[in-house]
Amino acid sequence: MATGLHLAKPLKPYTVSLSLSLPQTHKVQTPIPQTLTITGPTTLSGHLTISGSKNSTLSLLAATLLSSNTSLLHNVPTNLTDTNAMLSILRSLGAKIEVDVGNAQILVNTDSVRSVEPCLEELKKIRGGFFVIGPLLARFGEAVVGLPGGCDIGERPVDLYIRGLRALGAVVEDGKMRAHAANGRGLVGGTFHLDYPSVGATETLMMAACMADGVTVLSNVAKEPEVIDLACFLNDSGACVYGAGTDKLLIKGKCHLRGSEYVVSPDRIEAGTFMLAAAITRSCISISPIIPSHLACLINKLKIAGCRITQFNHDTLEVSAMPANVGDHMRGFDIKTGPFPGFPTDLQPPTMALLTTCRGSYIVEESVFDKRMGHVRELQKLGAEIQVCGSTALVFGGEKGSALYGSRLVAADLRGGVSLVLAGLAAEGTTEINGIAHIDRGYQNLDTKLQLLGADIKRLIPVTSPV
Ligand SMILES: CC(=O)N[C@H]1[C@@H](OP(=O)(O)OP(=O)(O)OC[C@H]2O[C@@H](n3ccc(=O)[nH]c3=O)[C@H](O)[C@@H]2O)O[C@H](CO)[C@@H](O)[C@@H]1O
Ligand SMILES: C=C(OP(=O)(O)O)C(=O)O
Repeated sequence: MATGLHLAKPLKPYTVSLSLSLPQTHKVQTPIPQTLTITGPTTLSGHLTISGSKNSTLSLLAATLLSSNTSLLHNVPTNLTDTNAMLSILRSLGAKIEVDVGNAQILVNTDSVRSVEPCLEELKKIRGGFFVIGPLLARFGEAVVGLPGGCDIGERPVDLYIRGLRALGAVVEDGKMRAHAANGRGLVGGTFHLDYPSVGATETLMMAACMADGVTVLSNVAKEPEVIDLACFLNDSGACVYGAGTDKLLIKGKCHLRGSEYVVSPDRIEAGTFMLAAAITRSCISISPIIPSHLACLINKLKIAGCRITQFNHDTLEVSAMPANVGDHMRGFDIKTGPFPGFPTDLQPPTMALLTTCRGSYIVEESVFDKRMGHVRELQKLGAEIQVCGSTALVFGGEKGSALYGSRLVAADLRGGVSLVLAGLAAEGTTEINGIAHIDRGYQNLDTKLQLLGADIKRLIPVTSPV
């Protein structure tokens, strides 16, 4: 747990600079390609423990950079490649990190952070790596970062981050961003209206504003639960962030923040994916811990499909899609993704997998990312009837829902990949999914968890000859 306060000495107290392309020398190992095989159709049963949120974890880890103390995070999904990429980014800056896998805890000591240039190779792997620009600028007055990676699901510019940071005193010159604070003392409070409620830009600007001089007002910000998680962690660390969960944030800058101890919220996307797994296999499972309000949109849709959803205590849901509840031929529903509290874009691909098995025709409209339909081609290989027009898909289930048959598939992104796993659970025969490194970015022990629920799913790890 954090002890005492002490202020990091800025490396360059009067200048903030950021380069969007710098050579890096860190070596990164290429993962050995693995395969999942699923034999279906499967019926799932039992109880599943949901891990901590991947997306919250990434921004909370970035936020540890704001202080020069120790932060302790609980309920961390430590077995995700995205978490590990973020830890590599923090280590490349000089942070000391202890991971307790058994207790799902990560201790981060940022006192020894001296570098403001995170490993570019790691940064290129994940979208969340870019978030460090906010705390680095705020604490050290300087950050040198490359453009981030993340799922290939369309244009993912960083213009809102840059324009927002400019509103806090940053200036871009010749591919480098150089900020001169009006009062000569680092970032300054300002006002900024986001044209779109970007989650990452909101989180990055929130972190930057926490240590800017004066008050910052950010409007049209993201209201996602992960934004609230971050604001709670920042406030526990001594920041003054008001309004998280609404569309306006007011942030009073502080000279320094301390470390904090924080429990990461349950992963609503993992929880939603397992609810959809129960639905597509016409099964009954329970999941906990979850925060039901985070999943209200999906719960309402599944109820339309006839699923019986029962809440126990404050954090447990039972999802029953047994034929007794949904009938022999389950009906589906239309979805249009949108910023929270709208239908989560990250649940669009697994929801589409479910809809292929439902009786009738349904519209899936993706309004957050412009190319998040990569899974359609693979679902079609299983026998699903889907037509895509731009960012809208029409799913034709006919009288009984499509009959899916096992096939060889390739996951091209994280949620698209998991949609193939769900479809494989429902398909007749064996489905082989390659490219599962994408799935391992965001689903902790997916195959083991599905095995515990009764699925016939195996991970094939090729034997490599010693070098
Ligand atoms: C690591 C992380 O937390 N990832 C999540 C985060 O991604 P991420 O933070 O990247 O998602 P955003 O909310 O920023 O993106 C939403 C839309 O805004 C656009 N945009 C974004 C920034 C910008 O500067 N300019 C701009 O135009 C994007 O192109 C996209 O069309 O929120 C998404 C939307 O809920 C989720 O799918 C991701 O799982
Ligand atoms: C799109 C996602 O992640 P990222 O933003 O890290 O690419 C996701 O989690 O579905």
